[in-house]
Amino acid sequence: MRVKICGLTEPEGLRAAAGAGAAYVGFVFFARSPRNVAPAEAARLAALAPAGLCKVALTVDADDAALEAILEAAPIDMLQLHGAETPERVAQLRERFGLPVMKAVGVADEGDLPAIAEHARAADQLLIDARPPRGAALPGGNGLSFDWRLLQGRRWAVPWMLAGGLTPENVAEAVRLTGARQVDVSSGVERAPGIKDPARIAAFVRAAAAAA
Ligand SMILES: O=C(O)c1ccccc1NCC(=O)[C@H](O)[C@H](O)COP(=O)(O)O
Repeated sequence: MRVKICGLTEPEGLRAAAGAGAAYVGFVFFARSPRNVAPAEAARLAALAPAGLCKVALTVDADDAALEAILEAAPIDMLQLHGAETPERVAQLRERFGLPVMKAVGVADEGDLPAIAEHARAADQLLIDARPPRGAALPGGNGLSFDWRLLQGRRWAVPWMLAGGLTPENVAEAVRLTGARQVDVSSGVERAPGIKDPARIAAFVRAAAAAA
């Protein structure tokens, strides 16, 4: 089981994720998010990460200049695209920046599933998240889940990660129903928007590992 703790904004959260055994940490570069960090802040946090911890930059329909600014400032290992990026844009960014790309795909019902397979043709990994309802404050990180049974028995050509409304309390059930081998959490391990709770991070990683 590989766990991603997303939306880190301060050293305590980063150290808690690393100490608990997370495989990935995510930094959000999206101005409207309570988890938004500037590239220089991400660089300071990334410097605290032990070797082997994958540092992910989460962006939303970012242009090349914004991505360049992030990658020049911070030692990022993977891009997470959380907007309406097409498979063609994913392929272009992989080529241009030479980093693995994880494409987020939103799921609310069965009609959303074909997009997962389409993105699997271009991305290195998929993040299968809850599709935010119209008018949601953010494209992700809303603490919303979806019907996990939609993923039952399905396989894709690249590794995938389950996200959306996961918590220490429900992650075991989500893993049982979907067969996920990677899980991502943000608001479910926070004590306030943008501020992670070290005890909840540890409980989440423990529960996910025990469910595998
Ligand atoms: O977390 C944010 O603020 C955010 C902002 C804009 C786009 C995506 C965002 N988060 C995406 C994530 O990777 C979250 O970890 C994922 O959606 C799950 O979030 P949660 O339901 O809060 O665990």
